[in-house]
Amino acid sequence: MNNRSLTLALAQLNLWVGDVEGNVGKIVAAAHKARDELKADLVACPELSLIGYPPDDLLLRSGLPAVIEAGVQRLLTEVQGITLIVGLPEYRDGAIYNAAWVLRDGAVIARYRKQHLPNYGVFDDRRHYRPGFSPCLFELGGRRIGLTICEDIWLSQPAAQARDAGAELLININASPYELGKSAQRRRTLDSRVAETGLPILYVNCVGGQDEVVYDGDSCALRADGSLAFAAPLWEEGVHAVRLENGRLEGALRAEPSEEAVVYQGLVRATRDYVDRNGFPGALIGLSGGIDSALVAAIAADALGAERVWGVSMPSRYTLEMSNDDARLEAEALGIRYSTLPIERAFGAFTETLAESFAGRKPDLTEENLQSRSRGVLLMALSNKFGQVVLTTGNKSEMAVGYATLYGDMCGGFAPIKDCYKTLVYRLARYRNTLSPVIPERVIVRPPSAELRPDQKDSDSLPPYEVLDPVLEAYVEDSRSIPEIVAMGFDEAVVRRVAGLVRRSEYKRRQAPPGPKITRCAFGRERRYPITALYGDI
Ligand SMILES: Nc1ncnc2c1ncn2[C@@H]1O[C@H](COP(=O)(O)OP(=O)(O)OC[C@H]2O[C@@H]([n+]3cccc(C(=O)O)c3)[C@H](O)[C@@H]2O)[C@@H](O)[C@H]1O
Ligand SMILES: Nc1ncnc2c1ncn2[C@@H]1O[C@H](COP(=O)(O)OP(=O)(O)OP(=O)(O)O)[C@@H](O)[C@H]1O
Ligand SMILES: NC(=O)CC[C@H](N)C(=O)O
Repeated sequence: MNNRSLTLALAQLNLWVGDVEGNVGKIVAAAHKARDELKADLVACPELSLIGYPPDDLLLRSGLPAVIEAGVQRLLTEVQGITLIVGLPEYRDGAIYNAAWVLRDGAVIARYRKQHLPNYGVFDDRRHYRPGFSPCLFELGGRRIGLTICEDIWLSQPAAQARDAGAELLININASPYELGKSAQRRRTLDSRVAETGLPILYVNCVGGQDEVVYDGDSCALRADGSLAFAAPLWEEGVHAVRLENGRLEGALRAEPSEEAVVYQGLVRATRDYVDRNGFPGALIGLSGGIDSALVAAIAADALGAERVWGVSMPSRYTLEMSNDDARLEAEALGIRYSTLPIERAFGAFTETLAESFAGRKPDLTEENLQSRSRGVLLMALSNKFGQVVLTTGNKSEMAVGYATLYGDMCGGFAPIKDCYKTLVYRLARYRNTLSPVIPERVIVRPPSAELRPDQKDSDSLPPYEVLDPVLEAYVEDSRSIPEIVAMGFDEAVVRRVAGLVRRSEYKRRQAPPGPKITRCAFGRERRYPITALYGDI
């Protein structure tokens, strides 16, 4: 490499799917900031930055190509004096490519088409795009830069291809969703590419919530010797400079937060973006005095500001006074609006109306579900009248085994903790209390209960969460068979029961609201199981 130093800016942007005009505005602002404040030679934006990721079938709208074209024209006009890498869908000869274009002073100087189209997990690239097959190189300050897109860096071939074509440095633009352990996984992947090619790599990712995924950013730069030159703060937008001086990359590193802090901030990010971008004035939460609703209320208050959150206590005859007290204490500690709407009369009206139909039948789960549904009706009425979205409080352990009432506590628009196992819910609650005490200690330590009949505990019908959660992880995330999970040391009867519950509750999950993926296999877009299916130990 020659010796002229370069400043390369990574634009870790929070893009809005479909809002090409707004995204172009953000890209222009990032480019101007990079040029004027960071004195950068180049600014790289995330994968498909013009339209956001994933646009899904928006790509099929007949009006979209013209909107993309107008966006590119605006970038060509408004971004001058800096080289810009932007991601966009490229419509050509009846096909769509997931492309990255390099713009400089009013011209498109290079084009790349993503070669490896992920079609697993949450990704569906092959549904829409045709793959490219050529490397893309462009010159900057006397150096040859190789460009690739997201999944391309997870395989050896595109980086090797760019190196073979003469690249001296690689830039990879991404829309890479968060999951637990993803940052370390990315670093291992980038390490491998650096080791294979001997080239430094700049990696730029987006941030923000997008329905069922949330992007953490985690943009970074690795030197040719594999050392980390730059790591962007997680979950925040920013335009970050990486300097190339004497052939060596230099940038700022971040302090690594704890796993709980990363997940919590991610849930906050996801909740804020969902609520704001769908135009809600705020959020409503049924506050039971239990840990799930307490955590969701804290996330909502941190995401939206306390003044936009409304906690509603809806006691029944089975609700302990302690639970009502705790719900109120949580609301006070968070500073959110708090109301009490007892469900006794609504529940009574339902049971009276049903009395004749139910004559001769003993009370059972039906009446328990009616309590949960009475609460759902009240929360949805408040939502209809005042406009706030109802946040559903179910966690992954419950959603996995169907331990939630359809049209009851499952009702709502967004489910912030739906991909968090109950054991993680406890860790997140403890973490949140280290910032300021908002969840009373006894809410964290007392045994969880749905409070739908006297003295009810979750452990009456479910194995302890310390057992349930690892069994679920093996069954749901790793797709392990029942014999394999038993061989891991779990009780066969427990494993069979849990697997049966997971299988039988598929229909419920299909009707559940969306929420952010944080594990390696989230229910919803990522784990697509048939509802109507007959299968056993597999
Ligand atoms: N395959 C299928 N496709 C479509 N719909 C199907 C279906 N199978 C049942 N259904 C329908 O679903 C109904 C059963 O579902 P649902 O009405 O929800 O009721 P269900 O699942 O029977 O009961 C709710 C469960 O959640 C537990 N729970 C409730 C509330 C809170 C908590 C908590 O601690 O957080 C726990 C409760 O203890 C109980 O185990 C059936 O009556 C039927 O109408
Ligand atoms: N008394 C109540 N007042 C308001 N909301 C309630 C009440 N009871 C239940 N809910 C709502 O229904 C959800 C399911 O609650 P439930 O107590 O059945 O089980 P849970 O999974 O242990 O949740 P949590 O830990 O929040 O209590 C709660 O998170 C809450 O949103
Ligand atoms: N958008 C993509 O191509 C992302 C795929 C990639 N494996 C990731 O999760 O980071």
